[in-house]
Amino acid sequence: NQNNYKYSNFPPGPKALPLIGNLHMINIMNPQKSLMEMSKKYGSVFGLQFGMRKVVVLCGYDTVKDALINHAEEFAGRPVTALGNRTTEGHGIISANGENWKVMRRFTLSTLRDYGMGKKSIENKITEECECLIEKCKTYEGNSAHILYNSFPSVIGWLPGKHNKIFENYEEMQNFIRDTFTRKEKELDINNQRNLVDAFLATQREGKPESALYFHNKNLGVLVNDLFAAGMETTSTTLRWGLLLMMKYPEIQKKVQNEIENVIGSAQPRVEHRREMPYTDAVIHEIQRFGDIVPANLPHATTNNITFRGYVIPKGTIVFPLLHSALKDEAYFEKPEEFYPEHFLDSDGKFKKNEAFIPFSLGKRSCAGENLAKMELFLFFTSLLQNFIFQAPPGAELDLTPTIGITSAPLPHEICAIPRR
Ligand code: HEM
Repeated sequence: NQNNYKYSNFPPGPKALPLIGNLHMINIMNPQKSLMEMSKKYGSVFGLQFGMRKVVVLCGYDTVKDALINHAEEFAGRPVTALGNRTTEGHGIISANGENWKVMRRFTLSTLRDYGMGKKSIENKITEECECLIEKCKTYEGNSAHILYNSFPSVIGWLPGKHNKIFENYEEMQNFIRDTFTRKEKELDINNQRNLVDAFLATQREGKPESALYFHNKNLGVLVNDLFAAGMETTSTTLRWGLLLMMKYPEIQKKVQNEIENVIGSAQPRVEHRREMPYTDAVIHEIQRFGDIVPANLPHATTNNITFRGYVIPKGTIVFPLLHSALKDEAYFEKPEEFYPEHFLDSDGKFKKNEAFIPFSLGKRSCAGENLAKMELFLFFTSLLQNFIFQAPPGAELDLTPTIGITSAPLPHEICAIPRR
């Protein structure tokens, strides 16, 4: 049978049940843990079945890097899913493939560079926004419905329930984006572009063949939605981890504050201060490593039939290059389960890089907002700690258990922010 032939020499894995595959073997409260345990048994490249779909999981920094760097093109796809077909329809950047993805990614990277970097004003904007952002971005509940929908679209699509709310929310967000951002054509001044939407509309008006093919309003709507989705919750969740960890480890907080005092004093924090602040830099890296906020990574898909580490993976297979397995890789980090800023410091207290630090993933699909995110994290974190001492309310328990979802957030905690000046 053709299917058996296609999957001969597929990466090994646990036996799949009819219909549900291996879904029952994933502990929904801690999916990373289930996957890491499977990798102990089946190796760093193993196969699973989610419902009717074959999935490959990549574990450990070496394997993740081998795939995303040495086989970059073959692992650079995104799965075509039933959910995606009804929402983004392959537009935008995050879930796009092929030429549309390439054009949108190129546009996004160059525009973020032009507007995000090298302009003083963005630093002031970031500092202004910091307080509101933390307040507003609370995590969503119930994140596992999409796995079920993508595994059994034909059945679940007919049932009423939470998954239908996803489509309503998506529609509402698209309407909001259209009304707020993309209906700005009248205000557009080609010679005085204010932001990414203006840059998109300007390219649309160039009238080149590419403009009509890719720079249409549907792509703009989904792209803006993608940037919201990818940029807001990630940065705020990382900062929430940061505050929780500073409350948990007051002596580390104090050391950061001493460095802020020595280097910045009461001036406005600037990105250029970072070079002189190895301890703070190490603490922010460790917050991202420990917080491990996109543990399973976003799903990738193979763009061709490939042979990887002796296994055959057919085109279109879903692949999870687990970031969790790199950020907690004991071959690269001395105390993977602990919050230990010394992971990023040498014996002289200088900042020390670690190549397995890949919270933004690697390769052609890696985070398009990495530089912006790093700038935001540094400025938010230092201005908050410059202004406040963060403490748990008396008697409160600080629990470092993460919540479950595509992003892994800290549990809600009450925070006492005591002004320092
Ligand atoms: C702490 C903050 C952030 C973290 C940890 C983070 C992490 C990630 C990760 C893990 C991916 C998936 C990479 C892959 O599939 O291999 C991703 C993709 C992406 N991120 Fe971020 N991100 C952050 C902030 C941002 C910001 C601020 C923006 C933009 C404004 C952004 C834009 C994107 C986009 C557009 C993609 C999709 C790239 C593609 O499919 O080609 N991210 N990010």
